[in-house]
Amino acid sequence: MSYSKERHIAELAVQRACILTNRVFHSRVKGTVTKDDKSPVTLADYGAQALVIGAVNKNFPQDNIVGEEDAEVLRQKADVREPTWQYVKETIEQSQEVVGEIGSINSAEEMMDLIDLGVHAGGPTGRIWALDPIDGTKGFLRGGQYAVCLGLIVDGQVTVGALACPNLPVDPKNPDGEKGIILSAVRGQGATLKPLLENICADEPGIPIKMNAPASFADAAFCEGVESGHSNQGQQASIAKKLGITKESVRMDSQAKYASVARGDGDLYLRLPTSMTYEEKIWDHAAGSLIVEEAGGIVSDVRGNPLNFAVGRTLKKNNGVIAAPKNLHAKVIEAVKDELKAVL
Ligand SMILES: Nc1ncnc2c1ncn2[C@@H]1O[C@H](COP(=O)(O)O)[C@@H](OP(=O)(O)O)[C@H]1O
Ligand SMILES: [Mg+2]
Ligand SMILES: [Mg+2]
Ligand SMILES: [Mg+2]
Repeated sequence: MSYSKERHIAELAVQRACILTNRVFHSRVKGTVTKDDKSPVTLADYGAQALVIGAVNKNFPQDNIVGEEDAEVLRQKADVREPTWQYVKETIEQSQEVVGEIGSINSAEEMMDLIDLGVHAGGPTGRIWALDPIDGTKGFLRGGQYAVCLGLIVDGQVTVGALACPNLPVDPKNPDGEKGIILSAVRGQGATLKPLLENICADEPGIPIKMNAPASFADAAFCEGVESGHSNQGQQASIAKKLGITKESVRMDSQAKYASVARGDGDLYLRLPTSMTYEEKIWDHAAGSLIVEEAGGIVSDVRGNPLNFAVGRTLKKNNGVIAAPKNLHAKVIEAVKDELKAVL
């Protein structure tokens, strides 16, 4: 199968969602609510989830969806529901040219029902879309990096991925220039990048991307998260030292790290667990890991095992994530195993 329709719809869906997230980003009121696990969610997360699920459901109504958010707060709190609905409505009005392809939403009720289609349990069979409507919500709130991330898992294997990164520069050599890129991939067909345009129906083909293949760690740069609670930065620094990496790490939120490594603006992504009981979520890794693999890299857990997307909503068979160029991956895993020998 070519999966060209899936890729096209996924690209349009994450692109339209970014119209909404951008608007919320530039507004004062973000409607931040703290979830049970103490993490933040905003009305942009809810709005983006409704828009993306609307697009998936219109085109692939038989498919299952694992989305990060649910509509419980919106059903209870009119002061979150109403502004979310306003943003969703305005975004649809602003993107009439793609409504034929990725659909409309006609009421706040329909918006909440769409959000709640993301409750699937995941698993080893069938077609399952994994959606992170805003990955890096903390980054989004502080004006850092964030991403809208959508992956299609077919019989347990990530097969299609689209990643929209509104705050990454189009040209990494000009970090203060134009911002916003969209990356996508189909397994076996490579990964591409294009600018995230405001005119989302101008469907230009993406440019193929390839990861760097640095000859040695002395030339390599590594990416890690901003949040010290999400990965163990102390151990990451120690591994970098063991490997002979001399460049300072680049810290950024969200799957923008996978995007940066895939496009060659960085070489390694280290995500060492802060606790061996934390289960990474499939929506935090589906799209990004496929894009890195299709750009020529290897993505694994800290033991060097492939990420297993076939066991539910989380990657419960894995701990942490390591993304690296093919020629360096085995050496990184050696250093990681040495660093973590007390817990592995
Ligand atoms: N203890 C933890 N360890 C690893 N990841 C965690 C974590 N707590 C939260 N996260 C995840 O880290 C994601 C952000 O990744 P990063 O730190 O690379 O920016 C969050 O996604 P959301 O922002 O979508 O909730 C959340 O799912
Ligand atoms: Mg979250
Ligand atoms: Mg996330
Ligand atoms: Mg999220």
